[in-house]
Amino acid sequence: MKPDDAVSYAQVAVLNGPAEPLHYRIPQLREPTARPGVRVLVPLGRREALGIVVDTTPTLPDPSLEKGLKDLAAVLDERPVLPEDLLRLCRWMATYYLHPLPAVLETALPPGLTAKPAIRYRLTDEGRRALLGSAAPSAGARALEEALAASGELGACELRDLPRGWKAHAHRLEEKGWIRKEFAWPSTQPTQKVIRIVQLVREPPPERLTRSRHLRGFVEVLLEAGGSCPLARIRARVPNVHYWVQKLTEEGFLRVQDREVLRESPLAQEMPPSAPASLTPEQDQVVRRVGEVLDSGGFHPLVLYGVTGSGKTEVYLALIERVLAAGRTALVLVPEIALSTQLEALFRSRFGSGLAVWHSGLSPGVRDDQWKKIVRGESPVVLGVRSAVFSPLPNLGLIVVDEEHDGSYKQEDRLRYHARDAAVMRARLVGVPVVLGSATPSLQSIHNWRLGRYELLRLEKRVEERPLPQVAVVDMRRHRGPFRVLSPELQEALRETLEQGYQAILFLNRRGFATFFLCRTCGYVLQCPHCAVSATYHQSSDRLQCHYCGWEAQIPGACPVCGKHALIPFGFGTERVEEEFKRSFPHVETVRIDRDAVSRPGQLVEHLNAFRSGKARVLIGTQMVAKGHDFPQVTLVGVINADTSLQVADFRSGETTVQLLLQVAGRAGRGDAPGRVLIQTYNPQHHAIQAAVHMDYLRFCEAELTSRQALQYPPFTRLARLLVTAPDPEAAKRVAGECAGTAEELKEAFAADDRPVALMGPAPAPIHKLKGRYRWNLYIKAWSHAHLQPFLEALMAWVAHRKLPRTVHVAVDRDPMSSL
Ligand SMILES: Nc1ncnc2c1ncn2[C@@H]1O[C@H](COP(=O)(O)OP(=O)(O)OP(=O)(O)O)[C@@H](O)[C@H]1O
Ligand SMILES: [Zn+2]
Repeated sequence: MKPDDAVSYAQVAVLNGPAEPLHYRIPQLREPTARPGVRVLVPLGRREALGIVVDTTPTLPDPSLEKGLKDLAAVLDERPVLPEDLLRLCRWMATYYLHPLPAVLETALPPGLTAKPAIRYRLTDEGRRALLGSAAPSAGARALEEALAASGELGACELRDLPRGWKAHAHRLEEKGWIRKEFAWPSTQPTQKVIRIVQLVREPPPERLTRSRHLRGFVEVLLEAGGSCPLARIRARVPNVHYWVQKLTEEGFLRVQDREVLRESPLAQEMPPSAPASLTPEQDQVVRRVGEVLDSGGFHPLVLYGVTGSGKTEVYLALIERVLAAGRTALVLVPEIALSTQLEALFRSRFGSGLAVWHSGLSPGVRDDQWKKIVRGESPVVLGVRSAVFSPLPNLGLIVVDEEHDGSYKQEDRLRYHARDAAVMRARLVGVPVVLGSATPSLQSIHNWRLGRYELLRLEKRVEERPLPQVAVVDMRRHRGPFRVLSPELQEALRETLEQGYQAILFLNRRGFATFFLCRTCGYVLQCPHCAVSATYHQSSDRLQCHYCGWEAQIPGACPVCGKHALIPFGFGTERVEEEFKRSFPHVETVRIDRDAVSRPGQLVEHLNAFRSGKARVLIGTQMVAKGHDFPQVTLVGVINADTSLQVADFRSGETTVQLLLQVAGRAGRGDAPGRVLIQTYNPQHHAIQAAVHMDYLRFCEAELTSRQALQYPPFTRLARLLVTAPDPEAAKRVAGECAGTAEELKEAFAADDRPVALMGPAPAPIHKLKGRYRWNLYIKAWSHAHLQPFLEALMAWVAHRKLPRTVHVAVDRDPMSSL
């Protein structure tokens, strides 16, 4: 029976169900208890759905709910898959990002845990005896018993389409302990791996051992292994092993146990353990300070502002050691899978199997198992990308967000959350410190520091007195033709670097060969038919590709508009950079890292290793190579076109440009030889470019914050974007207009209440068509969260009430990072 008789009702967030949790009665069953965070099956209409218990209560909040209340159909977990602090985080996210709680929970859980299992029934021994000759009370009950009987000695049966009454009967049988429910997961659920361990309980008497050579062999293997080992190991040396296992078990000499083997990241190999570096005085000071914060306990946000190559990673590792020594766990977020794979080896060498990793490159099965490992407390350290913020670490002691400024932390579809902000909120909910590390902290974090909300810690020097690289600008307005890709200055620098035996990185934040195809006669630019963007030409496949939806096609022979044979490629991406480089340096081995060149994580590791080992001398890549990487032999970084991110019409384009440039520049000179950086640009005087040249990030931040304040942009205001999309352009426009009308009325009401809110738009989004849907933006600005939250809630309540056509979507993008 239930251990806690007071709990009788469960509030369940039903996956793919309504946005609000539903109430269910907790039946008195011999099965796992329904408590917050466990998965359940619930009746919903005529189907059975998977849900997560978000709360349990002894009474209903409103007694009138009792009528029509249904029972939970089954409780699926012995212990919560979502611990309490994560549930609270998910609730906060549902509110803050105005997203249905079930959808938030689905984002938080690994794919395998949100699949719905089928229920099977298995007769117990007692049930088998008792059911013989029983008089079933109804047709349904009879059918049930017949089906059970037909399921055979070991079989379990899945029941469907039985006459009415069978369910109630199954209930009764279950309460009596005559049948047991089992769950069969869909076949997509990767099968679990189990190894059989045999353990010697006591040694068989010596005279028996001398009698049988096989038995002796059997026992010897076990003794060599210290008393227990996997059965497979004995099987390799002793014939007829099953006979011995059965016999010895029966006689009480042996115990057999099945142990579940959790699947690991493909990179998880035994790494030779590595000792921590002895910290530099600066690092030591930071570790001490955070140590004090850890000791005094409680929520405490810190910004670790350390220049590139200052050894922030070593600081994180030292802090994690402290946290582990105190018996607690640590979560480390990185923005990209490329970084996670680089750090994985280092982390593994420090924490061994105590490390769990989390990123999209892992198969669903591995992710399920990493999750289990974390939930069970077997992995006190988690390293992962964005969604690792949901790692169910028990007893969390510290959160680290590396490269906290990075835009990849923001998810740009469905639940549009920012993992750094979610991490800060989680630290707050749990009451632990959070360290936001970066060589270029976000303006928001700098702002929070200036307001005294965050503590700032600095690492101003690179380790081992290494100098920061020298940065110079190449004014591309002077160059024509092929020099537009690799200027003579950059070619010369490459030549010098390679002659000296060092390595170089060429960075361009665009993949493909040509960024667009233009008709020289009529000016038409070939576009993706589903998105309002130009199609990129990829030479390797000799095809056009849309970088937004994946559409691909052959290049038409003639212009689809004027029919002339005058289509020519324009603009360039990494593929073209590689080709130009090969033209000038035909014998130098290169490796390219972008989403085309590395489609699987294994490839990414191969390419990174090819460069790290020195086999490849030049690395050409997109932002995947820009941050975090530590290649000591790189002394030259060439930025092919610094202007790509300046051209984006967004108030953050200056900030992101400086960050990107300083980050990629920071890859140079991390070893014994000093580094240098050449930035090719058509805007040499732009303040963002100048800030990168002078490596003066804080001064840039001061200037940028002053201008943001003047223009009343974030972080001085709170911004949200309402994104209306529909396959029909008119419908998108109309609904955007209606939303704006309602927002206008709300704004009046809020103003009367002294809660000012400003509206901008509606306007077609910069990419006004994406994946076949037309898009409109409406921006909402407020001067405080306390004003913006109720405004958005009221607006979305209106949207929900309005019952839009199914094809029209209205999404809220809170703290938008992209205006596209
Ligand atoms: N105390 C130390 N003694 C010697 N070497 C160190 C020490 N700390 C770090 N290093 C080395 O310095 C290099 C740079 O460190 P790391 O990659 O952590 O820099 P970072 O601050 O994360 O830079 P970025 O912001 O560019 O990622 C690494 O090769 C690391 O092994
Ligand atoms: Zn497209």
